[in-house]
Amino acid sequence: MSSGNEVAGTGRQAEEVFRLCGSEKTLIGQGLRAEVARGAIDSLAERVRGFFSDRQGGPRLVMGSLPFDRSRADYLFQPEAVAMGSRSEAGKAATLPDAVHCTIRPVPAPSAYRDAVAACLEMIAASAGDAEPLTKVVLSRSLELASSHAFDAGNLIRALGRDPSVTVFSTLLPAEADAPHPLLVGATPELLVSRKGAEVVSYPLAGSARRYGDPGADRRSAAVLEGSEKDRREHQAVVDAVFDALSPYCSELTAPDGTTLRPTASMWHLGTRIVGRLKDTETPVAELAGALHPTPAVCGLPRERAAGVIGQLEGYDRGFYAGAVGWADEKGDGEWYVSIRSARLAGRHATLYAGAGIVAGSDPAGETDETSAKFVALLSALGIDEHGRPLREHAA
Ligand SMILES: C=C(O[C@@H]1C=C(C(=O)O)C=C[C@H]1O)C(=O)O
Repeated sequence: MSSGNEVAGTGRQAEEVFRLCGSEKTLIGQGLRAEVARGAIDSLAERVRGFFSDRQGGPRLVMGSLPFDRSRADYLFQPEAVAMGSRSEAGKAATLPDAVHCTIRPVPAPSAYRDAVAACLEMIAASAGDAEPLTKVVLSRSLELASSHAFDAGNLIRALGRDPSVTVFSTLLPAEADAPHPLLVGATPELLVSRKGAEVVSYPLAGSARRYGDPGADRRSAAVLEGSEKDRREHQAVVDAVFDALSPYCSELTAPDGTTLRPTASMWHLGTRIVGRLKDTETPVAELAGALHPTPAVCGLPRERAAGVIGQLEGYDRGFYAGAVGWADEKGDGEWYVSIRSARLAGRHATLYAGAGIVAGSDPAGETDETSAKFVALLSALGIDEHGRPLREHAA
């Protein structure tokens, strides 16, 4: 099997092909040097290892994204060059694009999403007596944007970077037919897994509430989330799944701070930072990502059954949304973030995605509102509301 393709004559030598901008550092990939042989997640670690053993030149790391569906092909590449930037630059230069002429089509319509949540709740209830009942399904919906101008990824990245609590990312997606490569751009609060030497970290989130400009309303929203039995249950299912997936690889695995509130600029979340030490430091980050993805934070429980319900009820293809975006180096270190709060940009078209975890006790209208709240980060960085109208602060 070939370990990948040399990318010749694409004119992408100096172009930014990847950016991952966390609180401490920004990793930038410039130019597309070679693509890693594409395949499903089960062979990811082997393909990454093969890539480095077959090729000598270029930076000793690959970057890119994994799709939501474990059986579909990922897209990883080696850049021509790697640069490190700083977060403050990103925030300072923020300018908002002119997105005044933008139409938005919700897919599915919010009413159809509510119906899907109701259907999902019936499936959860009906499975209660099964040997492995369906306990959680994350259902998402999308917004299809058509703008009068091509979407400017650089502007969007800078605007998203104003929220210091998220990791802003941008990565090239595989090219389709004769069209240029689309991009996946987003601002995720959720770490799937990182590995640095023997230390492994995962920071799952589940359980969400909208934030408000009014401090009293904002505090009340957080307090309701912290006190919600439904959200605690939804969160614990994800934490248990992360422990189950990582424990075979780790000699120690703990959640030192327990479950805490994790705010972004627009959302409150319940989060649990999980830290482990590898038994065998030869275990690469790609293998850990393969063991974890997709966690019940973006899929559900049991995993296969929930993925089947998602395919049946969502009615569209998630592609690289709710997958992972990140990098892996030759030593096996790397960082992979859950690719939520994201948009696929292709010229004048963008598709935004947001999902919510459905468990017994979920309310269809409440979950629909939660997805609307999750669109706010991307929409406000684009300067528009959910109907495509310019936000008041940016309107002429
Ligand atoms: C699926 C998304 O978010 C996930 C779902 C959450 C929830 O259901 O509470 C919280 C954080 C994320 O793990 C999304 O933002 O699209």
